[in-house]
Amino acid sequence: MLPKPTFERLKLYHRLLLDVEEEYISSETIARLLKIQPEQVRKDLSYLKTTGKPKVGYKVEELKKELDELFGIKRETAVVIVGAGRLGSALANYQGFAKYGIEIVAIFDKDPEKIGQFVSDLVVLPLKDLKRVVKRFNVEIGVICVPKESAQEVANLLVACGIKGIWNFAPIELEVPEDVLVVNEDITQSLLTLKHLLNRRRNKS
Ligand SMILES: NC(=O)c1ccc[n+]([C@@H]2O[C@H](COP(=O)([O-])OP(=O)(O)OC[C@H]3O[C@@H](n4cnc5c(N)ncnc54)[C@H](O)[C@@H]3O)[C@@H](O)[C@H]2O)c1
Repeated sequence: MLPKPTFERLKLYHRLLLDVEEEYISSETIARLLKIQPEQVRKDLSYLKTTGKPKVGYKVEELKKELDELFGIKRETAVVIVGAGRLGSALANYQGFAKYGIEIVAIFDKDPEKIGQFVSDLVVLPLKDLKRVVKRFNVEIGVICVPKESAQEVANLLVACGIKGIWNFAPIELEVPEDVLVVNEDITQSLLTLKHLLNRRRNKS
């Protein structure tokens, strides 16, 4: 079992490797680019099967392949978004998910004015189509981009349609059955952390 901090850093290495075109990369280079210690990089990578060559480093393709497998990236994961407002539309327009094997297959809304409109290359669908789409595309993840007052109702609907993973942007704790995983995304909290750290630094100087 990988320690959680190692798992988190492996995600950073994976993201970094997406942009590397050289055949080999050393632990020193990874460490320098991510501003961590080379020993830490070597320790993290020692959990993998890929081994580095002295003075040359790790074969980038091998490392990428192993990390792809670790994160299940080669397996396409179908995702639906519920809520075609500002945030839902921004996520649907983001092209960066594809390289992680994530495909947004549909976006839903309850507003009749939005249904039938295009968001990126997806037509906004009514909620009555959710079950059919989840089944047809074998959708695993639902993204909640509705106001917090509607989020639980939408979560219930996603669960009833067979969704096992929810990425929740609404600022509310959702109640879901045990076999459903929820990851809450709170952008404001991250910004508050940054604000707090800046304040602390200011107060010290
Ligand atoms: N906009 C941001 O940058 C941002 C950042 C962090 C978190 N959030 C959170 O994300 C959520 C969405 O924010 P937004 O700014 O995109 O809101 P928005 O008002 O622009 O869009 C919400 C959409 O949800 C739809 N909707 C409402 N109830 C629904 C239901 N029961 N079923 C289906 N669709 C429904 C609305 O018709 C609307 O299109 C909110 O909970 C908000 O707090 C937003």
